Amino acid sequence: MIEAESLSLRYPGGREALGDLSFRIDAGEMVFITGRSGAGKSTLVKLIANLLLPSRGVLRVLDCEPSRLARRHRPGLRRRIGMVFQDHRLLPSLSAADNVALPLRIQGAPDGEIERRVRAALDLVGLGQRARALPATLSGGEQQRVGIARAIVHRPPLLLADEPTGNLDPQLSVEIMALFERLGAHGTTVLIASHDLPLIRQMRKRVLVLEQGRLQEDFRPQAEPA
Ligand SMILES: Nc1ncnc2c1ncn2[C@@H]1O[C@H](COP(=O)(O)OP(=O)(O)OP(=O)(O)O)[C@@H](O)[C@H]1O
Repeated sequence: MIEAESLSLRYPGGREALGDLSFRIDAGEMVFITGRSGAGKSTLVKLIANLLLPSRGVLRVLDCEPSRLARRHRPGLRRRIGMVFQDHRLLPSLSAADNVALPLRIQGAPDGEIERRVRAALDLVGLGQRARALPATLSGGEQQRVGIARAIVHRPPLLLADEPTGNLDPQLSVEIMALFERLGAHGTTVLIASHDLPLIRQMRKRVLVLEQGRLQEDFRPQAEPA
């Protein structure tokens, strides 16, 4: 699903933000990327999202190698990746349902299918009753859930989230994580960049720890003793 071999990224004029990362993530895994501020978490997410290209090394995402992909095929790969951001980036003049519908409209899906899928995505995040609400009338957590519904409405096999609970209280953060876990159970590969260590520990999933752009640890929590 995702394979990195000696992956490195240097920003133009900057120092190396990621160096020599090698790891593999299988389909259906839920994995956290953590590390201190500046460790390279967002950079890794952007590489996997195909928003940046590696300076060295190899990255394969969904059986494609973005750096070898012709420019015209890049949007096709991006469409197979759902993205959730900390600041959810909803369009303020559109209702929750219309925000969620955007990826399907861009794909040119028929109206009936859009309506059905948008309803299913909003139900999944527990916002079926707020479909007509404008973002400004929703709480921060509800807006974040609309952002998640928008990221999954076109059923991407890969979901990337960059600090998705950064602005949420602990209870809501746990609920959002439970939602990601449910998506994982349906076969979506979920990759979450987060510095919220207590929350990550609680989830008991695989964790990639970055330190100054290097992969310092790659561990899975042990099963609870019987
Ligand atoms: N557009 C850019 N141009 C130059 N350097 C950058 C750019 N974006 C990030 N960097 C540098 O790359 C390194 C990694 O940044 P990145 O944003 O990936 O870290 P992070 O772990 O996500 O940090 P945070 O938790 O603070 O968001 C940092 O040293 C940062 O200053």
